[in-house]
Amino acid sequence: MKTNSTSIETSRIAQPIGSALDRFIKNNQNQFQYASGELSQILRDIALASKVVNREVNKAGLIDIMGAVGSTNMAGDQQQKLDVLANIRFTRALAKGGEVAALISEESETYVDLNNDGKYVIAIDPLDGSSNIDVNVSIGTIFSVYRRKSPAGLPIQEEDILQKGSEQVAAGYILYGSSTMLVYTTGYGVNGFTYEPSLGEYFLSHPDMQMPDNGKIYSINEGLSNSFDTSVKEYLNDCKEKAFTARYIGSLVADFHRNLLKGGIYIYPPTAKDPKGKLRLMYECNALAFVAEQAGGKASDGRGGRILDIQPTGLHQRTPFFVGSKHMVEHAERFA
Ligand SMILES: O=P(O)(O)OC[C@H]1O[C@](O)(COP(=O)(O)O)[C@@H](O)[C@@H]1O
Ligand SMILES: [Mg+2]
Ligand SMILES: [Mg+2]
Repeated sequence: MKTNSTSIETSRIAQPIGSALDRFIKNNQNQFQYASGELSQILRDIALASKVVNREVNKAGLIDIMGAVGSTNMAGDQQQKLDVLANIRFTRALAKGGEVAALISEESETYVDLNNDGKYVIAIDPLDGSSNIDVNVSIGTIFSVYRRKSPAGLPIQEEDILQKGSEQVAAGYILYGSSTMLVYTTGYGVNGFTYEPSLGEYFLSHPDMQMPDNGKIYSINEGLSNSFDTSVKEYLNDCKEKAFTARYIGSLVADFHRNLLKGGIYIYPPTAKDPKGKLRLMYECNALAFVAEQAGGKASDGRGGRILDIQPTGLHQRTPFFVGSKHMVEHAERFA
């Protein structure tokens, strides 16, 4: 298995810009240790469900999917109609394929059994950036793919569900922005695909994405700064002394994507409201940490703890999240 390290240069298969996602998946399938087409099918199913969600996101103002449904999820957040709808779309697509044994979702208290014969476990944030749905600001979907540890056919075990991020075999996100993009890794670098609605297909637009080692953008909700640790406050002062640019969309996927392209750091530190940070390890941080590392960036808890090495103990556990350009994350950690 290719670990989450940089010894992958030799195995990247160059693909011309404009390659259709389907072809790209097929051409790269043999890189994967368990190459039998199942992981490829899972990536296709995620892409398919994202096209349906994209269609609904694009006309959100016209159809009755704005606003809350009146229930709350595990995080105590008001569930938005689009949260629930996206959760249904991805669950259905992944259940139909047959490759997925269980699904962990932000919108479900416990994991959902899909197919006992499935060899994979998926963790998903069906709709990220829910507070931005009704105001037409970029939102996303985040996903992680794991191979189950217990033999297929048996009921799913805890060891299949609570896996470290370093065990991911694939991860990525969909960004529903001015254009819709799918960005993912299978441990062989990061590639980005742009959706062409009139053809109903994703095409390779950002091959072999590399996160700049350094940047001048910091993303953090400064409105909460009164309850930040001194170390975070000092790091922010350092950014301001250097006249860095503050950018915060409030959708993790969108803030992460900008920093992936331009260089920068996104921080969600411990706060009075969320002493362990707000973001969830299993379906937000692990996936973006894998993508960041595969693109040459870094992801930690702000104190030198690698996100991908955290052993999960709960489906909805939170962690402080410092992710972005390698030198910026390392510099932020020095203040801790
Ligand atoms: O409003 P805050 O506290 O800054 O939090 C914003 C963060 O919360 C999130 O919206 C949490 O994700 P969900 O929308 O999936 O719950 C992130 O996308 C975003 O970065
Ligand atoms: Mg989220
Ligand atoms: Mg969400």
